[in-house]
Amino acid sequence: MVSLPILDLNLFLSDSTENKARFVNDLQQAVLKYGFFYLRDTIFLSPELQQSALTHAKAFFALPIEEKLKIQMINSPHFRGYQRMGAETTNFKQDNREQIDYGLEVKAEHMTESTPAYLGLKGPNQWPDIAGFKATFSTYMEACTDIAKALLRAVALSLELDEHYFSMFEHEPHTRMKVVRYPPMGHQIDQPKEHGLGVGPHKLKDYGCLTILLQDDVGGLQVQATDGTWIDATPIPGCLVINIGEMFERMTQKTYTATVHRVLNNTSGKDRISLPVFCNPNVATQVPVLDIPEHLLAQRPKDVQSDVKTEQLLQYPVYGESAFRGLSRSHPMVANKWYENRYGNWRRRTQAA
Ligand SMILES: O=C(O)CCC(=O)C(=O)O
Ligand SMILES: [Fe+2]
Repeated sequence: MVSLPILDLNLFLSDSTENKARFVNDLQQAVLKYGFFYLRDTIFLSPELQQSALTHAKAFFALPIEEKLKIQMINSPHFRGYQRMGAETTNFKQDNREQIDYGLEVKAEHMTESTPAYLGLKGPNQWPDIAGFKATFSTYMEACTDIAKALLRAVALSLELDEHYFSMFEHEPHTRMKVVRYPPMGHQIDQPKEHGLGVGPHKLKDYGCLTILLQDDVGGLQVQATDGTWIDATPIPGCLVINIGEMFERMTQKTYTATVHRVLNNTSGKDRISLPVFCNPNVATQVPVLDIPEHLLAQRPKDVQSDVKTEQLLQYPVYGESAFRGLSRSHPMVANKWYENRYGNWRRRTQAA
């Protein structure tokens, strides 16, 4: 059975030039072939922080629904907060998961009619009344942002760019995360929704640079291989799962592509908890189209069989445009409450819907 490659971040961070080069080469091949890999990290995200994040997530999902709804996403023009089972859609179908969305907190912009809607993504989070919750997930997002910085140095080298090329993405990055619960199939309350999946086949939810995912031991994430078959991203203790976001498709002229993935609701009878962190640049970033060496262009994935059609792709020249459109498709009620779409352009509403 095919499984995704495992990379060890310690090799890249070591003093050995050989180890670093090996990591960069392995990363390049993993990204070209799968767009996904496992990452062993023992520096940025301690096992204690991982455990604490999973424990706090479970504590939140155990709350009564009225408590959870106090922080629901519809309250937030920044698309942050709780979404109950079935509230999020993928490709216009309801997902069978509940979740809270967070982002690194930066000051909200003063929005006027002429401000691009994506600046409205900046702002505060909504936190539940659980001791240590805010501190845990704030630290967690910072730690993943540091992993992304290290990985982007390796990605730059793998594209034969200066190692620090992507440091231009480090100013007020639009890092976002989800705290997710997938119910098992057949649960009395949580019946599977239309497509019968935890989250349907997609890549446009991963519209930025990299996604860094911690999952518990239940499993359910699947990655679509170029021949259209599904590879299980089975949980491996001590490993995160990394995937390349859509922004890289534009930057690399589709040399590094975002791979379609989905989550099955499992039959083990157990909930699955996952914590995907979406590592992105500042919302106002102009996305560069890079010069890619010929030998890499020649290795672009060909004849890809995919459950996601190309017209769904979000690859705008300004990163924030892709992010806003991705979020407004996943959360149409939130978008329509706070923003209006005028001839294809979203603008903040002057009056609440
Ligand atoms: O929960 C997972 O394993 C993956 C979630 C995911 O792909 C997403 O939210 O974009
Ligand atoms: Fe995803």
